[in-house]
Amino acid sequence: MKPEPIFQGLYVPLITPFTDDLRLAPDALARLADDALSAGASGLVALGTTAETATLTAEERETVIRVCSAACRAHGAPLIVGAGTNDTAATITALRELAAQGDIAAALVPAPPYTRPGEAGTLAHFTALSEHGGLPLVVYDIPYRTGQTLGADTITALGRLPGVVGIKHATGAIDPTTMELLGTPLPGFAVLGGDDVVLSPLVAAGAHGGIVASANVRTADFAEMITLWRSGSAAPARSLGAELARLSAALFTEPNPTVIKGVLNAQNRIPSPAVRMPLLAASTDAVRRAALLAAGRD
Ligand SMILES: O=C(O)C1=N[C@H](C(=O)O)C[C@H](O)C1
Repeated sequence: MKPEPIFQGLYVPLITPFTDDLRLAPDALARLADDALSAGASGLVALGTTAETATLTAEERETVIRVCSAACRAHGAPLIVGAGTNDTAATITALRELAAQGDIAAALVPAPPYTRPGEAGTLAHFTALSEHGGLPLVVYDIPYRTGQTLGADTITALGRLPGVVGIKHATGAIDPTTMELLGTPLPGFAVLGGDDVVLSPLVAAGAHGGIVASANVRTADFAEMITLWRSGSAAPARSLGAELARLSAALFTEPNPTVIKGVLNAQNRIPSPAVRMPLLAASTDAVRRAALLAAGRD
């Protein structure tokens, strides 16, 4: 039987800072990584959707992993790395390469995007990754990006695979499948919220923590909100959760991570709000509204 879930608390999927001319800014990334862990994050996620991974070169992806890994090592914190495509064999190769680095705690792997292989195909995909990838897996359930929904029975079957240690639950709702998942916890299987605006009620209902892009800003408050719920302090957790949900809603008014980068740039934490196409920089209005909430003002 698997032990307690190894992933609990807040994991920050870091943005990838660029310069105005769209070059990677590794020093700014190193500062963000250190800030997040110093502010109480349990660990980091490199190369999530929030990192604009689709537009990074192989060399840039290596740099991002190296920078995040150094920060995690310095703080004794786990690093989760985003990986996975709609090609099972290629995903196994990518996982083995990550596993060979020796300091990556797990890979965050979406249900195969775009192909829509069905739930049986998705289970077969993760079974193969679990058997041959060589790295613990966090299943990324995000049907609005992948096109593949997963029911409670499939999630339970995934959670029973020996190499699967958790799920990032980002289905856009707290629905009957969510409640089934949280009502019958699997040993050693972490449920981590991935829909920023509903993170607070999800943790209130029993999730172990979250992987939320909004926590690139107000990291300490997101970490505290999770701790408050998990230690049974409902009243302050509810109030902080409502405040952070307003912030998340503002950060997601335009495609992620454009507003977050705008806010971090306004706070002088990254050199530029620039994003790579097909993303376009966030509007001034969206950034202004979110920046006020990021500073703790409505
Ligand atoms: O990169 C991530 O991890 C996240 N990506 C989601 C998305 O952009 O859809 C949002 C979530 O907060 C974390």
